Amino acid sequence: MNAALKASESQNWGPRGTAGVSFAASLEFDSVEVELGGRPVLDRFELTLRPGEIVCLLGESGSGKSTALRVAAGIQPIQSGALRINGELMSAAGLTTPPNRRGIGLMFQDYALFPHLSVLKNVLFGLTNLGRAAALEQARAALRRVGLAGRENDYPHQLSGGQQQRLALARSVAPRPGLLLLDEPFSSLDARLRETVRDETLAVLRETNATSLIVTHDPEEAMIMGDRVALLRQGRIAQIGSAAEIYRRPVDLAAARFLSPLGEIETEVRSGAASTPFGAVPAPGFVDGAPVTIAIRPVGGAEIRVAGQGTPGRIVARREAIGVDLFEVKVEGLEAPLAVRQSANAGLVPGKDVFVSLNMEHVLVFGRD
Ligand SMILES: Nc1ncnc2c1ncn2[C@@H]1O[C@H](COP(=O)(O)OP(=O)(O)OP(=O)(O)O)[C@@H](O)[C@H]1O
Repeated sequence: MNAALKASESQNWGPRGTAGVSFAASLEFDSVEVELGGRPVLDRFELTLRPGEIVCLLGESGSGKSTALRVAAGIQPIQSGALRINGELMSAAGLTTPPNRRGIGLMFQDYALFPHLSVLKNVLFGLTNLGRAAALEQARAALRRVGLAGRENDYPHQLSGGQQQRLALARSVAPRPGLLLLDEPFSSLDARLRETVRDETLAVLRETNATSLIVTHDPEEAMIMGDRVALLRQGRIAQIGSAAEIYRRPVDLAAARFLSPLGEIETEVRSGAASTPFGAVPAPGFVDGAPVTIAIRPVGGAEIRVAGQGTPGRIVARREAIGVDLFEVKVEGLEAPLAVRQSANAGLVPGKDVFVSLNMEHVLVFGRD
């Protein structure tokens, strides 16, 4: 897709504030267990969404994110536990209320549009319990909101990828469901388009007020979209909290590594501080001799300067990005070069001797077994 087309994609969403409003539902996973191929995929899974809340399920491939979403949708039966929507039992052992009786909107990665139905008919499909006139009005309002009003009679294959995403969004919100379930809704879009579509989709979700559960493997996407982010690991929630909470205080080193790359130093604690080539790093709460890993985030964790204070080092590599370069700095006492992301600066070139200082706000300390 060329740049002009991309720019036009970002401009032709409908006016903000015009999406129909839903009565937000609560969603509760109560000790849900799912076994697939003889293996537990959801393991006493617990999660509650308050009405109107947007929660992102984040995790490695295979951690069970899509399975959790499919349970909420009524596509995946459960072996034990309970799933409730607005307090009403929807799934339990031997019970799976079908998707069309759950009051939910669904949006999948591949959009699952009906290829043989026009754009308008794709949206009308979910509105069969309204009268013809009301259904048409609601479908057209949803299409206007996503900027597809002029494409009613086209077919999905005549739309660009971004437009197909918008059609899928219109179709899922048009019936004004109390709960929206979105599985990797942006992963088919290229990077630049994804940002605009994500922001517009978030605006639509906020306007509808529907409770939303979004599956993603992209930490940045989860942090931008979620009121809360739930980090899944092997079918259980390893951590849940606001983006700031899980970023600032990841529950363990694995969680921190998932959220951003890290420079890691293995060391020990002495008198409440861990010694590193950069000096002592405060390690409150650790006993003397405790083995710890100091994790330094490339963004904000360390700063390099050509003059001034800090630990001496040498730039061994620089990769130029847009405005922010990625430096690798060799420091005596460190096994691997330290990665630092910092504003581009003509003086910072490979071979240059520099001074490195840490910013403790972006340095984390984790105990090691
Ligand atoms: N029908 C099935 N039979 C056997 N195993 C399955 C089946 N469906 C999923 N699994 C397994 O369950 C685990 C969780 O799958 P799930 O799709 O929920 O993970 P995910 O976190 O959404 O991953 P991804 O991001 O790759 O989609 C995976 O290990 C997968 O191989």
